[in-house]
Amino acid sequence: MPVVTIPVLVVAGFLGAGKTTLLNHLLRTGSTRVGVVVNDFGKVNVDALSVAAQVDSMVSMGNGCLCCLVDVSDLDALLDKLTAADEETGEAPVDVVVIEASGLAEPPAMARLVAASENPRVEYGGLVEVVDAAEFDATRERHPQLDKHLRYADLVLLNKVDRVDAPERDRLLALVRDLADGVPVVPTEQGRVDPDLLFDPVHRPEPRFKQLSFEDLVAAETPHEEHIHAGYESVEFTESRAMNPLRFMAFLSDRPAGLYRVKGFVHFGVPGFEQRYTLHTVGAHLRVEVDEWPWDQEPSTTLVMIGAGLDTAAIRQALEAAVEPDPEQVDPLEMASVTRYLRMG
Ligand SMILES: Nc1nc2c(ncn2[C@@H]2O[C@H](COP(=O)(O)OP(=O)(O)OP(=O)(O)O)[C@@H](O)[C@H]2O)c(=O)[nH]1
Repeated sequence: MPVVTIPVLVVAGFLGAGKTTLLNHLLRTGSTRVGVVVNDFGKVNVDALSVAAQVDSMVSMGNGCLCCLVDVSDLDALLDKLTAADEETGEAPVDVVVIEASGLAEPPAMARLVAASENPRVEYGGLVEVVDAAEFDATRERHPQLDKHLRYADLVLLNKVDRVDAPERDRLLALVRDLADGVPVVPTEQGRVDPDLLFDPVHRPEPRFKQLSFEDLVAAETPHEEHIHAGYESVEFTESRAMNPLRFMAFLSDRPAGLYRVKGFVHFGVPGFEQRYTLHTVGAHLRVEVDEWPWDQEPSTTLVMIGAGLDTAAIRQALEAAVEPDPEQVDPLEMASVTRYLRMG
C-alpha cells in the first residue's frame, strides 16, 4: 500500500502581506484538514489567536523562531506531534500542514529544514511567498532581501490586488514575475487561491445532517469559488509511447517558467525499469516513487502540470521531444537520473 504522506507548506511574507488571511482561507475552503504551525516572534501571539478558533491542531512556537532551529530533529518533533496517527484508526489527524513563517524568518532556510525532515509521514509541500501589491515597492525598499525570497519561493502570491488599479496591477505582475525569475506568480485578493494549486485537497463526504457552525456561516460569505480559479492554469499530457529518462529529467530540471506542480505517472520502458514511476514535484523539489502498473492499465505517461503564466505549447513540445521511440535500446544506466530521486516507502 502506498504510504500517504502529508505535505508541509511554508507560507512566508513580510508583515501584513496576508499570510494569516491565506491560512484562514485554506481552513475555510473544502474539507481538507489543515494543521497549523504559527511561528510568531511573539510577545503577543495575535496570529495564533486569530486562527485558533478554526484549526484542527495547533502548535504555536510562542517565542520560538522555527528558522533558528539548527537541529532538524526539533522540527521533526513538532511535525511528529502534528501528524501522529490515531492509535485506534491509524489515521493522521491532518491532511496538510501549513507553517506560517514570520516576516523576519528566512524563508529559504525554513523550507530547507522542512525538505530535510526525516519524518516519513511528511513531505515538503512548497514555499509560498505572499507579497502585498499595494506595498510592494515600499517593502522592497525596506527589505532588499525580498528579491531573493521571490527567487527562492516555489510559488508567489501577489496579494491585495484589489488595492491597486488595473495598470498598476499589470506593472506589478510583470515586475514580480521578472524578479521571481521563472517562479509562478498568482495574483490574489484576500489570499483566495485555489487550494488545488497548493496541495491535493481531500474530499470527505459531508454528513447528511449537519448543524451549521460559525465556520459555515463565514464560508457562506466568501464569494463564489470561480474567483479563485483566476491566475493559474493546468495542462495535461498523456503519451502511450515511452519517455527517454535523460530527456525527461532534463525537462524537469530545466523547468519551464511558471510551472509549479507536476504530478502523474511516467512510463520509461527501459529494460529492467518497466515499472510505473509516480512523480510529484513542488517547485524545484522532486519526489519519485516506483511500483507495478495495475494489471488493467497499459503503461503510459500521464502528467498534470499546474502553474501560472505557462507556455502550454512550449511545454507540450518539450515533452514530445522527450518521447523515446525505442526504449529497449536505452542504456539502463540512464535510469540513475530518475532513481536517485526515489523515495523509499
Ligand atoms: N484590501 C485587502 N486587504 C487584505 C487582503 N489580504 C489581507 N488583507 C488585510 O491585510 C491585513 C494583514 O493581513 P494578515 O493576513 O494579517 O497579514 P499577515 O501577513 O498574516 O501579517 P503578519 O502576521 O502581521 O505578518 C489584514 O487587515 C487583512 O484583512 C487583500 O487581498 N486585500
